[in-house]
Amino acid sequence: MSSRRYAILGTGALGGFYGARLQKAGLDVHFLLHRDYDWVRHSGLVVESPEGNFSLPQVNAYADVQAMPPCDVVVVALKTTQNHLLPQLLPPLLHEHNWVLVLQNGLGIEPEVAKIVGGDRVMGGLCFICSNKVGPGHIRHLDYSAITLGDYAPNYHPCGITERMQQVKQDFEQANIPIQLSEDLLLARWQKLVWNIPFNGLSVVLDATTTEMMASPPIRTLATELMQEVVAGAKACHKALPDDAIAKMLDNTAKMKPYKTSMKLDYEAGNPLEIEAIFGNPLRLATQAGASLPRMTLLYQQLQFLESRKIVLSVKC
Ligand SMILES: NC(=O)C1=CN([C@@H]2O[C@H](COP(=O)(O)OP(=O)(O)OC[C@H]3O[C@@H](n4cnc5c(N)ncnc54)[C@H](OP(=O)(O)O)[C@@H]3O)[C@@H](O)[C@H]2O)C=CC1
Ligand SMILES: CC(C)(CO)C(=O)C(=O)O
Repeated sequence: MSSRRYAILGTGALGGFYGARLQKAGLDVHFLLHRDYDWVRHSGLVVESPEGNFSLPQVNAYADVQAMPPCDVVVVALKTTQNHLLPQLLPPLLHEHNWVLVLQNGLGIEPEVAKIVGGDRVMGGLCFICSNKVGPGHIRHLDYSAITLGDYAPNYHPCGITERMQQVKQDFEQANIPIQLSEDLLLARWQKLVWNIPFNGLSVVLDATTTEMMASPPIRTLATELMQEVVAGAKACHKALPDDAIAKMLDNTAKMKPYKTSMKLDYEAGNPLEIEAIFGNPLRLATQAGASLPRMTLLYQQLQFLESRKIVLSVKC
């Protein structure tokens, strides 16, 4: 049984699910909450899941990081649109030997976290999970749960498999969360983008679930062409994705229960979209490296328009 203590920054669809599963497996978990603090402090967390529903009537809930105890692993599970808060949220949680695990989608996040906490204590995880926060302290896990874990070094220099990766893997596997270890975090991030860029983006622009998109031959073709551009972008950044990356992602999507991506849920809720982490950063990196990515660029421009119109409409209302 692991004695490592976890802090969860962002007790939502992802942080709420993984944090609750870690606590259920016996680990010491401490949850930072925002609007749900009072509810979770009194009522704990409820998780619906095809892997088994469960509730945690009592959890270590906090509204302020200053009240949290020293934790061995600090999990960043905010939306990347909230990462401007990290310079305030992370420093109070740091002590000599702890690590920060970034469980967010996108590219270019770990370098920003490393500027706050130091370049030798950051890890990243790509979560292939379909989960939604459906109410205060209420997580609805729909499908999948695996995490691809990598260690971070400055400029995303590949780290290989490190001891702390093995330790975090041990903890999550104690909670029956499948963990794959990656020797190259940047490659793993590009591989997740093969999914996120087409499906998160098109789910908003087309107002469609993954099932609806996969059932449409022209959209399946467009998604495939977008995936091919992501592969080309990764290649321009000297990251060669596996030949079966596209086929695997299409197969996973075809098998996925009807799902609204996290970006579509944010759009429907009027929340800011993770456009820069998932589209802007990869596009800038790849085009600077000489890649031409017209479909990704078009989708990025459409999302920027929808985001700006949402802001304009909210001001008018
Ligand atoms: N959902 C999914 O299935 C997947 C998500 N991801 C990625 O995981 C990351 C997290 O996404 P997800 O879990 O869906 O997002 P959610 O919005 O469900 O969770 C984020 C949580 O952060 C909380 N939060 C916001 N501001 C603060 C604050 N100042 N202090 C403390 N907590 C705060 C929110 O609380 P409140 O609601 O009160 O504002 C919310 O509960 C994203 O990068 C996403 O792309 C990756 C794979 C799948
Ligand atoms: C690929 C998917 C749908 C699940 O991991 C995701 O990353 C998201 O919803 O943001």
